[in-house]
Amino acid sequence: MTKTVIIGTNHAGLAAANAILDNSEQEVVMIERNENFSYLSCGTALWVGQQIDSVDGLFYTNREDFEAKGAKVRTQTNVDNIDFEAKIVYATTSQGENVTEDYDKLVLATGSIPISPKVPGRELENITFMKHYEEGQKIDQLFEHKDIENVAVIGAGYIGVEMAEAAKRRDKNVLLFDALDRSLPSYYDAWFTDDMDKNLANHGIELHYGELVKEYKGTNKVEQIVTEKGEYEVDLVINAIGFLPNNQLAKDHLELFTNGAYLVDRHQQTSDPDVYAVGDCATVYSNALQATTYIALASNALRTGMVAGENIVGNAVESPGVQGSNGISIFGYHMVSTGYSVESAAKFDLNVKYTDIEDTQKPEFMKENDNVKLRIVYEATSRRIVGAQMSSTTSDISMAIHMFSLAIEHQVTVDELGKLDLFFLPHFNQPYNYINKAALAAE
Ligand SMILES: Cc1cc2nc3c(=O)[nH]c(=O)nc-3n(C[C@H](O)[C@H](O)[C@H](O)COP(=O)(O)OP(=O)(O)OC[C@H]3O[C@@H](n4cnc5c(N)ncnc54)[C@H](O)[C@@H]3O)c2cc1C
Ligand SMILES: NC(=O)C1=CN([C@@H]2O[C@H](COP(=O)(O)OP(=O)(O)OC[C@H]3O[C@@H](n4cnc5c(N)ncnc54)[C@H](O)[C@@H]3O)[C@@H](O)[C@H]2O)C=CC1
Repeated sequence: MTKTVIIGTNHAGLAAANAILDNSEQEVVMIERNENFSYLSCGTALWVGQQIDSVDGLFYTNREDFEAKGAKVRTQTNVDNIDFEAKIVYATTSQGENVTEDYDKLVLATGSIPISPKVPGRELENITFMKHYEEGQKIDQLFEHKDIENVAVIGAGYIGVEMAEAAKRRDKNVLLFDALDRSLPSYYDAWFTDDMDKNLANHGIELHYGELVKEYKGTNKVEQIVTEKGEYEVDLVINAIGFLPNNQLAKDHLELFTNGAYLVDRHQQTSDPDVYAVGDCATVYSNALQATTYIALASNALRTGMVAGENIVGNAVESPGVQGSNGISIFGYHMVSTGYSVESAAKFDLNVKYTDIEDTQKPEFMKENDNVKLRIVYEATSRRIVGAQMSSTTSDISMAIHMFSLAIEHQVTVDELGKLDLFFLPHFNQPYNYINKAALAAE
């Protein structure tokens, strides 16, 4: 019987385990260095910002669920080394016991590691990342302290903006830094982030964009941060300047992508046919780019885990690829995007055009109504859609971005959306939907 060892049991590893256990009688061993698994870090800001009552709901499964399906689960066990020739995994438990597991198939689901700004003073206390549950706990506890008044968040990407909101909701003075000149620069064009930045500033968050941190100062705990533009008193620093794939175990054995992620095909198979890689440690196939790339998202982790698991049990399933669809909701202002923005498309040498619309969600006669902004990004020559961004105070826009995700996957052109059948009911939208209108206006 095939024996699969899965290293890392967060979203990607769990999805792979489920796919194998639900579709076969195969032997599965799951190895995880943490005590808990399935932590939805996506809910951290809601938890520490006290928008939800408890952290408990952020764990969606536990070891017993997998043991009940027949898996052997080893938590608090760190994999130190893999012998890819002999097909043996070497690990150490938190008690210092050495354990080995042989395998027929191996799934690497070791995720990602937050990038550390390489500046002096980074070892001081009260400087943290926000990735694991334990870091969320630490931040939550520090927010309770009255003497933690000034919180600096470094990086105005997804984690940074969400944590800035959470800190503000806990009545802290919040300073948000980014090397670039606006928030969320990887996901949205300035037409959208200008509104988000106004939203953040209106809620009292101090924005320090285009400002690189040069040093953290303090005796034991961090007390100041120094940038090229000034020096600021801080009691807590949250670093959120992006992730790198965690490739420690197999970087010398497997083919890697430019950023170090394990290079996989559309079966999630690496350059070693018995080794699969899933989630944040692996590449994905981008339908917008029509090429392999790297996008760290829980949604990608789940899907890539499923694909690997199904292939291991013998169903030759191909990944449909991804669009990197994502969303953010800050102080009631929602933004969603899929594929590439105009600015990010340029970085990947995609020659694009775009069409914009700003409209109300529903007909003007409706009493409750919201403004909606939409940008559709399409390839200049083929006119296939390669991205869309939307923002509004209504969360109703989220379903529209799913449609754009499908459109990108299936290479729909912008012109095909002009007369697309989108239903009309005043409670939801206008007789001629803003998606149709934007598409018809495309040059
Ligand atoms: C604060 C925050 C908010 C986020 N919000 C969203 C969101 O809203 N939407 C979204 O789609 N994504 C979000 N993400 C990204 C998402 O959490 C990641 O893409 C996702 O966790 C990737 O899952 P993974 O299983 O591939 O890797 P990880 O979650 O990184 O898990 C890897 C696991 O491998 C284990 N491991 C690593 N090395 C070893 C070893 N040598 N031995 C044993 N175990 C090992 C680790 O302990 C870990 O449990 C967020 C991330 C953060 C930090
Ligand atoms: N809602 C969602 O879908 C969420 C997704 N995630 C995912 O988790 C991953 C990690 O998130 P983030 O860490 O927020 O990464 P990110 O890539 O979203 O943002 C990093 C930010 O840091 C900035 N930066 C880089 N180096 C810097 C430096 N030296 N000094 C100051 N700023 C610097 C960048 O300009 C960028 O704005 C991402 O892949 C993200 O998509 C995280 C949270 C929520």
